Amino acid sequence: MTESLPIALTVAGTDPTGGAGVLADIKSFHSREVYGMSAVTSLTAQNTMGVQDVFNVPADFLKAQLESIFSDEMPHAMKSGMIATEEMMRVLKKYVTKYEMPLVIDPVMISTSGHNLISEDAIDYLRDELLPAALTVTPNIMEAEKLTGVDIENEEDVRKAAKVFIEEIGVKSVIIKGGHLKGAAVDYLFEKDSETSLSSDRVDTHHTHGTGCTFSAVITAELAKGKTLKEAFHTGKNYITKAIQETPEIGRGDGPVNHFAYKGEL
Ligand SMILES: Nc1ncnc2c1ncn2[C@@H]1O[C@H](COP(=O)(O)OP(=O)(O)O)[C@@H](O)[C@H]1O
Ligand SMILES: Cc1ncc(COP(=O)(O)O)c(N)n1
Repeated sequence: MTESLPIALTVAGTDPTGGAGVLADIKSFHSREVYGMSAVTSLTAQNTMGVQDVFNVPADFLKAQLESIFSDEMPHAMKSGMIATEEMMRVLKKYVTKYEMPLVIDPVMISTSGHNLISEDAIDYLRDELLPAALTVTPNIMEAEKLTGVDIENEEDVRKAAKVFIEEIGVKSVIIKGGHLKGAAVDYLFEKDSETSLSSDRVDTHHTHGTGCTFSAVITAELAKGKTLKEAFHTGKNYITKAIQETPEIGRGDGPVNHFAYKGEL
């Protein structure tokens, strides 16, 4: 008999070159020794140079995939990434409110290459209906600005945005990623009564395709193991820092990170 594995589910879009979305999530789960499952929201035709095309899966078919999963085996944690339409978000909401498990929402809006990955009218639904269902939400600076209406240039602004997330939007916690601010790469975890920030030297690279996906997937994997959010945040930060420091130089554009680089305790 083998011991049962923790299971993590990602609900996200695909990137055929494997740097972002579902493939990045599954690689991240796997490298943390967590069994990965996925329900695909959109098929994208993209590579390290940009997004060439997007095909959104019909909402009913997202439902069919989630039904296949939840009628068979319960994941221990789940994350969502690219969810392009309100119809798909409505489907997801039914499952995340029916089944209780840690949910990490990465509110993906625009790819590193600048392509819009969410329809404008889905953003309101995301903010008002989905975010409050999450254990944590992991916006980058631009996504935090869009969701809170706060312009963010420094740490004080990050705090203002976090206050809006927690007091007005009603999220349980938020991790605001500072990858796009100046200076060191600092990420902030705000829970109701505590604030934790983790800093790393900024790596001078443009190979950051899929960093947000990978970071939130590692956090989800750790939550699936029963780790606390603070522990998961620490592992996510250490993992992504190593993964960016040792990028594999794949592709002709802004390349992916290295899912083998981090060797920390499992
Ligand atoms: N150049 C960099 N050097 C070190 N860490 C980085 C760098 N760019 C991003 N990060 C880290 O990668 C993670 C993803 O951050 P960010 O780039 O802000 O999000 P997104 O990929 O969603 O745009 C965060 O932990 C951030 O601190
Ligand atoms: C399917 C999919 N999901 C998410 C992202 C965002 O990732 P990044 O902002 O790191 O390019 C992406 N490019 N593609």
